[in-house]
Amino acid sequence: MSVFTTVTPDEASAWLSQYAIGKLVELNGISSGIENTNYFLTTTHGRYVLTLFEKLTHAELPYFLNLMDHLARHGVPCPQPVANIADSLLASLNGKPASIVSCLSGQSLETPGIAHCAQVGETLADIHLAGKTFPIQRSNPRGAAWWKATAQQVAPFLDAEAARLLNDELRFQALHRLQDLPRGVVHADLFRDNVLFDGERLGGVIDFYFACHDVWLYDVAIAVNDWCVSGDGALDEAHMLALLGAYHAVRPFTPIERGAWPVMLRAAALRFWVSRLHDLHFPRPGELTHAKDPGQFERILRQRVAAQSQLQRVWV
Ligand SMILES: Nc1ncnc2c1ncn2[C@@H]1O[C@H](COP(=O)(O)OP(=O)(O)OP(=O)(O)O)[C@@H](O)[C@H]1O
Ligand SMILES: N[C@@H](CCO)C(=O)O
Repeated sequence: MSVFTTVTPDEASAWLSQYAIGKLVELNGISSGIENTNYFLTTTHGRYVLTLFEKLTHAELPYFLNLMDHLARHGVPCPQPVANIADSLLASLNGKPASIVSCLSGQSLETPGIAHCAQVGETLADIHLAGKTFPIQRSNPRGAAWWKATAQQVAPFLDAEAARLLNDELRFQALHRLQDLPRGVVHADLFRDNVLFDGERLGGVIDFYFACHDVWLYDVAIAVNDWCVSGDGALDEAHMLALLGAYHAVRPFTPIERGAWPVMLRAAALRFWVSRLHDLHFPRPGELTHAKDPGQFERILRQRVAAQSQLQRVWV
């Protein structure tokens, strides 16, 4: 249940006087999501999502809200933050930083098809291109330095085989830091639960709270590792080619990106294996136990290591 901070209809009504979006009609808590408190908020002007941020601070949030504002202005289907009458995208409600964003249509998919993967690839390329003029840069808090430090914390919980895989991959990635790859704004968490589909049409991308400035191809690899896999973590080639092909049609991959593809898939698998291990073994105090299975990304990493040379050949 992801209403960590309760907002009553009376509190929401009073708070809405800071906005020019009409009067409260309905307020419904959203049960999915594990980071923030989210409500569907219906007013006399329309339907919105109200978020109370449980961990991100007033200092951190302008990056994300301004980024969504920037992308939405460029036509990317993502939540459009609503400014209040003081012209701020960020306010406070019940002691938490809070914002209102537009409500997108659709539901997330568990088993996407080829056409869905293509739309994800196209939209990810749109995000990368539209992000080129975003003036703020945020370094990746889950980058290589974080993997290394966090791997040391989680290693004692691993059996010998998994510990060896983790060590080997950290060493491999350290030897393959590809500084010349094109970079810019990345979503950095474009999993299936962060894309809404309205029937067959992509309704929007949500949850930009890991967004940062990093390698674009890494962002593509994160998406492929979640959208284009079968149960054992192996890549579904048709899904992958659909995603890559649609991305490439909007922002063509460079030769150096083609060469870096297998390394990026491994890096993206390592990042989520480590973060899931960390969330499992070091839950934050008071956190609900929603830890996702680290084993899935251990399997994905093993698959990508085994398929390294074959992946070099699979390309759009
Ligand atoms: N702008 C939006 N439009 C429509 N639905 C939204 C929007 N934002 C969030 N939702 C709905 O709320 C749910 C929870 O949102 P979200 O995934 O951002 O949760 P969270 O707790 O903030 O993050 P996390 O995914 O990390 O748990 C989504 O699955 C989606 O159904
Ligand atoms: N998408 C991440 C969760 C953090 O948003 C995962 O599946 O591990």
